[in-house]
Amino acid sequence: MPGILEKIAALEHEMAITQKNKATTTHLGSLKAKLCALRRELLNPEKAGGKKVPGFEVQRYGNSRVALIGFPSVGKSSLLTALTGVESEAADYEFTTLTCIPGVVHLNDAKIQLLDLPGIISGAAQGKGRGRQVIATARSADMILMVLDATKDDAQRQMLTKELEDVGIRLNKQRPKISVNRTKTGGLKFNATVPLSILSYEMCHGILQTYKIFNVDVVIHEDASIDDFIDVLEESGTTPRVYMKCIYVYNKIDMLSIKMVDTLARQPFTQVISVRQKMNLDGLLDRIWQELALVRVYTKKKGMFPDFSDPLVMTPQRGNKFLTVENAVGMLHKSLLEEFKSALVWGTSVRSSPQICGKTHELQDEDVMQIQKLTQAERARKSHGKKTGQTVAGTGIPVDPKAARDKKDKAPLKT
Ligand SMILES: Nc1nc2c(ncn2[C@@H]2O[C@H](COP(=O)(O)OP(=O)(O)OP(=O)(O)O)[C@@H](O)[C@H]2O)c(=O)[nH]1
Ligand SMILES: [K+]
Ligand SMILES: [Mg+2]
Repeated sequence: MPGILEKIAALEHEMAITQKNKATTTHLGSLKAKLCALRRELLNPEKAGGKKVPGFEVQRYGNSRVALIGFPSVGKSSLLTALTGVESEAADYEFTTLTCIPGVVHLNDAKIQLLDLPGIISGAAQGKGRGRQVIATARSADMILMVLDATKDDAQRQMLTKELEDVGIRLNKQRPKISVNRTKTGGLKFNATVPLSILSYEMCHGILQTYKIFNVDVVIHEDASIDDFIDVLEESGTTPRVYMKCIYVYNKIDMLSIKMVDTLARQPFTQVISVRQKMNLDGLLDRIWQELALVRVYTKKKGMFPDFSDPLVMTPQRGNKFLTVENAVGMLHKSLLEEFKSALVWGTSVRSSPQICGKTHELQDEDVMQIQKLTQAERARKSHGKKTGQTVAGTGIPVDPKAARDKKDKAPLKT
């Protein structure tokens, strides 16, 4: 019996020799789905018999996690040391780093955990080297810095991207706009809201058979590819797709001509640096900040200055896309939500500062928030479900006219 790796190789070979035309696309779609199933099996540690390797289980710390991924000796450890001050051994031989080394960058009041990892080589996803552990750590990150050697050719970038794609990591890409809803009966219902150039009823039918999904409503909202469709089907599987920001970091530009550096720097999501010459490290930090798009919310107590040293930091990458007042209050303390009446918000998310906001209000970076709690009587009224007159948007709680008249709360924010 051939092993999983042989089966994968055989499928990849079959796909490579199959001519790509209208008649074969459905067949190719099924092959892709099968390939995906094998990779899933390989990555599932219990089935693949994989063991946890010590030195990789690093505790999450700070507001975001950024992983350094790259081939051996591109300068990952040198970069970690330069940005965080944590000594990670750097040397001119490959595989100097064998475990995961964490460091912390303090960036605009937020703490960013940076992870230095062993170099990965082609075939990492299939378990070569420490590839599988490195990639599992990468999956846990909010962002990837793909560190590349600017003096080498660009095949490294494509190979690494493929390695990451093989384990379900999608770089700088949004989740495909496809909805798939299982039904009890009725077979496949297939609809598209835009013209499709690749996907068709037959093709999706074939792929769904591989997944043993027979009764389902599929609606396609963009001109998606076969891979996009499979990505959505894999969502409920063992390796759901993760959509992550990636910055391509070309290191060692001290070895290149200015013209070559300029060409590299013009690519999207790219930063060029030299750790050795300390070139553009600030530019890289700015870019990390920009791409993480963290939202800092400063809290203040009534009549007091806001606490500018310790903001609540919310991470859009971690799923809570809607950075609402409710999320922010929940981060302070879950029990506060019970007592929550409304929030006074100063900043760019409101028309006039301060504004009385309900739980669903979406906050923006550098907003200031002051929580107004329910009084005993209001809590009692809330639990009895009595509603009278004007309510605070999103809460269903009556606006207290006395509080609204409170001059102190309306006073501009002290700066
Ligand atoms: N010219 C030049 N060399 C650099 C630069 N940054 C790092 N190096 C050198 O590149 C070599 C490898 O650096 P490391 O930091 O060990 O690279 P790594 O990616 O961590 O390597 P592994 O842990 O083995 O995967 C060392 O000899 C560094 O001194 C740079 O900006 N320019
Ligand atoms: K090295
Ligand atoms: Mg290293």
